[in-house]
Amino acid sequence: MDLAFVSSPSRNTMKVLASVGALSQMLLTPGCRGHKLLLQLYFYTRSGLANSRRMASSSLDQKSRIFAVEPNIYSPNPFYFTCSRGPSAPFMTPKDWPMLDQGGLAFSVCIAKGARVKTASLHKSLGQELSQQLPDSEILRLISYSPENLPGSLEKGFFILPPHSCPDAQKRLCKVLMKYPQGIQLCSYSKGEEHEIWQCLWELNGGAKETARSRVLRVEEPVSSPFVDSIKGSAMFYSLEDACDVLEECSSVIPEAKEVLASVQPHRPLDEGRFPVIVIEGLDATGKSTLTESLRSHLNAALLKSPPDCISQWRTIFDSESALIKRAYYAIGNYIGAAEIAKASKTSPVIVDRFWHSTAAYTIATEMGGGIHNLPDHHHDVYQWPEDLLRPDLVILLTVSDEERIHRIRKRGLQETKEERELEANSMFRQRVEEAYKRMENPACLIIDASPPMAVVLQEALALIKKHCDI
Ligand SMILES: Nc1ncnc2c1ncn2[C@@H]1O[C@H](COP(=O)(O)OP(=O)(O)O)[C@@H](O)[C@H]1O
Ligand SMILES: Nc1ccn([C@@H]2O[C@H](COP(=O)(O)OP(=O)(O)O)[C@@H](O)[C@H]2O)c(=O)n1
Repeated sequence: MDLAFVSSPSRNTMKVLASVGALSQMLLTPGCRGHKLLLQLYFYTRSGLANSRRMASSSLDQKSRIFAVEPNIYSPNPFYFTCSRGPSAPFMTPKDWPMLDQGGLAFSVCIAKGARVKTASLHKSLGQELSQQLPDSEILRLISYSPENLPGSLEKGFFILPPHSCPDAQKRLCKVLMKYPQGIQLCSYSKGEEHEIWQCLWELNGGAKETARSRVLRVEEPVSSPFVDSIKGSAMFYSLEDACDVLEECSSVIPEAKEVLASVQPHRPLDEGRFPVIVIEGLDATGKSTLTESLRSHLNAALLKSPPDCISQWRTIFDSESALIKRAYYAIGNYIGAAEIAKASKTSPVIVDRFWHSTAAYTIATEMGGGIHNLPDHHHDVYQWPEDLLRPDLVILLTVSDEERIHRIRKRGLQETKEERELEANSMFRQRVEEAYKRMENPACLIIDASPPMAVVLQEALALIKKHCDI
């Protein structure tokens, strides 16, 4: 008997039951008969009826919401579903979710909208804990929203697919969620007798109790991706002010945020010099450091990088934070770097190793799953340069084949960043980063194939600079 198929126990049944402590003891006994019924009874006992009002409203709200799951091994595109009773929407079947076909269960966990820094941190820590506690399950990103007000109603969460060989996944999942008593919504999904899929909504309030059960309906992919709306509100920053707001909000828990904010140049717009600013972009080990160093000496230029030296000592701290805080750090790093660039451009050409395009391309590629067909369309506003950020005169993107890049990383023998390890393991991610780079606009990247020997790459870069800049 699956958790999802157990009907709610009556109050009389509950009276017969012994203490919660005794129940939990039985729960932890593997192979215990009626284990799942007990699991439910246990949750029921602990949760009580205190929040019945809230339950009713959350289940109503639940029914009108759309859920979107990121692309995965079963589905190359995000898949969308709802539980409202639209007249024409077809039911979902295990054909749509083959993982449920053998009587398996899936789960969705949504985090209610709250203060954005707190919600983002909760999302990150919950994601980490789920991966640790359910190492064999596939944990996918999920968003849920109301179709009438997508940005305002957007909630993030996870879609969890435990393997069939993991019958206690639900118990482990509930154990994790019990630690987060507020603002977490759990649903389970299972196949019904007529090949339909059922969603059960669970009340989590010191325990878990089934509160509503509905058939799952398929929803067509919307024209505008809710995943893009989601990154715009949670990891992409198109103004200094917006990024600073996030670091201000988290500065009471991350003291280094204050240090970063203190490095922001207060006077804007910046007073730029007459010399050109040339940015070199590309994946790790495409030859950026090698080329920027050669350009520096050939052009007698200043060489800068983003994030700039004055804040790079705190990089590892921000790298370990939620996407919201991490990307706010890198976004602000670009603005701090811009002040240094503007100053340096008064006396010489300026070469910059990574700038805004890195921040944007990696964010888009990290937050959007699947193949490059899932990226926002060409000319989408996510690819536009922030209005208030110094605009370089030329951006060169270095590209090399996957094999050559990995060969260079190994030869270099330096420590790879976590993202770079992911790049190696996940060529789809690498393709998304590179494609996002190529879609950037105003300024767009000019591409150089950096596979030939260093001297050839340098000559090509010098030719481009001569053509596009006043040097
Ligand atoms: N054109 C090239 N041909 C062969 N090897 C190169 C070339 N450019 C750079 N390398 C080597 O590849 C490695 C990565 O280059 P690097 O400049 O550090 O890349 P990035 O700064 O993009 O991470 C280094 O060992 C470097 O010597
Ligand atoms: N301006 C920048 C620079 C780096 N970054 C982030 O930093 C990572 C690249 O760092 P890295 O240490 O591999 O860079 P390099 O070693 O290539 O200079 C990217 O994955 C981005 O997430 C950014 O977001 N914005």
